[in-house]
Amino acid sequence: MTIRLATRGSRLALWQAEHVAHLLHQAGLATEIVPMTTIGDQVQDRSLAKIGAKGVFTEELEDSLRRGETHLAVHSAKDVQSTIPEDLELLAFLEREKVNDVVLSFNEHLALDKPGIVLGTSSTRRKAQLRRYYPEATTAEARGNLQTRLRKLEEGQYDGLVLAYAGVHRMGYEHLVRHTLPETRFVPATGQGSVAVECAVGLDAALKQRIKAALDHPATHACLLAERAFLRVMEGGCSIPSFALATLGGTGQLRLHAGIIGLSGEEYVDETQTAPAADALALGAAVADAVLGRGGREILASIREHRG
Ligand SMILES: NCc1[nH]cc(CCC(=O)O)c1CC(=O)O
Repeated sequence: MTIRLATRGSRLALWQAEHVAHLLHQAGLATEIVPMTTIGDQVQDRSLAKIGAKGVFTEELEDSLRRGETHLAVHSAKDVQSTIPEDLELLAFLEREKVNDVVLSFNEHLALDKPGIVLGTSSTRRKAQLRRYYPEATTAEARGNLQTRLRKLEEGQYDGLVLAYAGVHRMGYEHLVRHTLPETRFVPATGQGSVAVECAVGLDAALKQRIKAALDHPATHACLLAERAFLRVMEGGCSIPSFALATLGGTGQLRLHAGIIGLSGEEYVDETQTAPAADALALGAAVADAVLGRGGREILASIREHRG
């Protein structure tokens, strides 16, 4: 049997699908990659916050799983909505790579604190974090796939471009990285740097087991469970400037640092808690409750109001 892999058609998405295919081949499974277009790929002139819908990068892939046309959907873990439909499940999370956001530029000496600097990003989280930590910088919209954004950088539409290191690395653009933003301040989005593999609940149980054994990285999985549990309580999607980063220590303790930042970068609530990895879901929920209770609820309300 051939495992059919649903993926978006962008170069980054195809890289991720090919990586999954490679791991499955090593486990003796045959694959076929099935690229498709999502709403998120079609609408490039508006920011994701404005499209608003959940699952803009995942829905078409999920529909193909439901119809049985494909067996697995491969996503950037960051793009997967916090609640998965009941007939589908997240089977595996691939080993996460460096989680940081980075700044790319053709200027080797780009200084982030230089007044008037223009940085490309369409992420509400990155915009707010930049306002907080680099108030002299302004931001400009940067939608589209990584190649499109890089072209805009090359054309001089921005001095620097803020991206997830993971995508930059996968596409081979590391030579343009001028700054690695510290993950303590520029805490990444839930799931950043990992690849999520989704299937229908009804997929053959023995096959599921084989696929999971070939693909899943248990430490990453535990971290992502905690981060995603946080996001579920925050009712976010990628349109809300929340952030969450879990790490797993050698003792099996999960540490979750997560929070929310107001659009102006001024209001900011974060929380760090630890718990055994087996309690990942409770940890995510507890951190979210703490954040909401200490002012996060008001920040969320003002973001929603601002959006209208
Ligand atoms: N929302 C777009 C998106 N989804 C996943 C990645 C990069 C890869 C990753 O974070 O795993 C990106 C681009 C970016 O944020 O720079």
